[in-house]
Amino acid sequence: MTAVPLRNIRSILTCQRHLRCLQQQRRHAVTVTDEYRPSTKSRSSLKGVELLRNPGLNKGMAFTLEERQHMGIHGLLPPAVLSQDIQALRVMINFHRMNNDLDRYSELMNLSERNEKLFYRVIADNPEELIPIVYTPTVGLACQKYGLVFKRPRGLFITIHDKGHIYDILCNWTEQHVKAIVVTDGERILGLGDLGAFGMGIPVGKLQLYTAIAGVPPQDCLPIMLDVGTNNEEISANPLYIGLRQKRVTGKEYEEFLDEFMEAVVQRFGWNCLVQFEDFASQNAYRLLERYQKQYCTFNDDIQGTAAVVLSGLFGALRISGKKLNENTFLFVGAGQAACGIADLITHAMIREGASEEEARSKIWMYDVHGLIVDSRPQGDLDGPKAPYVKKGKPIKDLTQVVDYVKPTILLGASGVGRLFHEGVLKKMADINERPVIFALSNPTSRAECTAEEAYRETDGRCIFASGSPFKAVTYKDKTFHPGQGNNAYIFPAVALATIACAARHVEEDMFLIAAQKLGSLVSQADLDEGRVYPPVPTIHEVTVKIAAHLAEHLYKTKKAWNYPEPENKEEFIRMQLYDTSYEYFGPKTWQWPEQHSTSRTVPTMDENIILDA
Ligand SMILES: NC(=O)C1=CN([C@@H]2O[C@H](COP(=O)(O)OP(=O)(O)OC[C@H]3O[C@@H](n4cnc5c(N)ncnc54)[C@H](OP(=O)(O)O)[C@@H]3O)[C@@H](O)[C@H]2O)C=CC1
Ligand SMILES: CC(=O)C(=O)O
Ligand SMILES: [Mg+2]
Repeated sequence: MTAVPLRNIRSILTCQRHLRCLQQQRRHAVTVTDEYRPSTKSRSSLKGVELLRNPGLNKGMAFTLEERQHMGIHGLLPPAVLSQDIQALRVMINFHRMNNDLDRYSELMNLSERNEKLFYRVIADNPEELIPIVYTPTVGLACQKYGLVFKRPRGLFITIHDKGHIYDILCNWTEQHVKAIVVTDGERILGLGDLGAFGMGIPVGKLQLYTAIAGVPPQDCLPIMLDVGTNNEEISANPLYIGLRQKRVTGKEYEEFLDEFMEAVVQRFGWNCLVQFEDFASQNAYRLLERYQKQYCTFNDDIQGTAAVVLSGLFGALRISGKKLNENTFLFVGAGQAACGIADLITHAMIREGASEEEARSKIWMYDVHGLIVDSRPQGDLDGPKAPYVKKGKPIKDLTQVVDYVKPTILLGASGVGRLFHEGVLKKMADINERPVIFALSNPTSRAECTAEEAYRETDGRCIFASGSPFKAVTYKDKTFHPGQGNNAYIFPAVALATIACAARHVEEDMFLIAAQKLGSLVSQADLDEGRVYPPVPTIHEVTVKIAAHLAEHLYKTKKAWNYPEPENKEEFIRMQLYDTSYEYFGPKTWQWPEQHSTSRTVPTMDENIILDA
């Protein structure tokens, strides 16, 4: 018997699996998949009640009489025809009638499962109010209560027991043209720790922002939970827990599982399917980034996206303080992936300003669970990403004393521990700085190192403040401050949009510095005068498009874009790809769009009392 080379066996198996996969898709899903695409030219072959059950196509009572007759849904809806404007108004009235944010979250998720366009339309119209529901802080609460909130899967759950079959599972996803995946293993969900499979709320929420903020069509996005178990005993004892009830798998088996996942993504969706790593624990996050960064189209949002958004906020803060980056001393409270990612990008930016690497690193101090990171301290790991920031000096545990010793001009919290910046710390920052810069980056709100109100009050209104989760405006001594939101949501949707639009092969480090600079340039003097070092949240969609266009310029200039021919006007090119929340027309072909169905996003001007009084 002649030996068949291993390579050939692998390729035969792969072909067989691929064939099986295609057959499966043909049997089960191909009609839905094909018709689910957003093109305004496409006409659905789904008819009757199936059309109403498809969230990507359903427009509820907005189907016109002609459409209802043409699509076989006449009589399945009440006779009135409502415009999307009225539907959006109804959603918001109901939203305001609810008593708590968890119910609001559930209601919005239900809407996204009924009528996707309406869901994204209301977020686009009300970003300041709704982003904190689908994203931080409420998404954190939703993850903690995911057993209650969970109604139906909105992505893939791949467990460690699926090792060896990940490709087959990816084939079970009916959409064939996935362009972006957000993946988590649920080990560090915001500052809430290991939530296991309950962490699925995070990839879902991040990808909803891909669409709501960056206009990436929802059918191009796939949330994935890699369930390797959980070490959170409380969660796994919860009768409503949705994941594997076992300890986390680590080591070689974990590594092989992740390797297989990345290979399967490429095999199933192509080499330029973007994979965003989200909320992995620090020890895995860094290692996986280093391992995959050059091989795949991937980035780690907690390390790289966060670094960019914080650097950008610092550019804004420096416009107020009038200092250069390397004229500052930085103290990080929390020395994990977010802090080290930010510190590395600040170092990179200081080197670009002319500092040596040694000089740049010398300005950055870190403080972790064991206290100030110095070489003489008895306990705590000093290796890994913290290593370049270890200082010579005496070990100090008390944070107020640390601030007194280091004398930072900029204090950044990325510890996941609420209220570490207590009165003593904040007052000390105010004692040593005319304009102390204080960023409380931890999420959700309960984990913020201080509130906006505390920061302004304890520094006598002199601090420049930003936070990871949103805080309302604060009035202190007759002046109203509008704290900026230093959240990677200003970066990852733009990076993803540019990468996808340009078909870039990799997400390279320089994209984050460029994105940070562009975001910083979009902060107006009026924003700074109000105390805001980020553009206001209602402008986040426009800001994202501008950053993405700027990144597209860079990708084409550096020959990293593979979408040819090169478009002349990059902003127009980006805008042409954006998801449109206006409804598709399903009537007879000769019919024309009436004027009022314009594709622009307009906020309804109608008085909501008309509906409430009716
Ligand atoms: N605003 C934004 O856009 C983002 C915010 N974040 C937030 O940042 C926080 C941290 O995330 P991440 O870096 O990924 O988490 P990690 O687990 O990687 O890091 C946490 C760090 O905080 C330290 N720490 C824990 N407890 C204390 C304490 N009591 N005092 C001082 N330091 C402490 C840890 O110390 P040790 O190293 O000794 O364990 C570790 O260095 C989270 O709340 C997350 O939500 C993250 C990404 C983006
Ligand atoms: C914002 C974010 O990515 C985090 O808190 O983990
Ligand atoms: Mg995160």
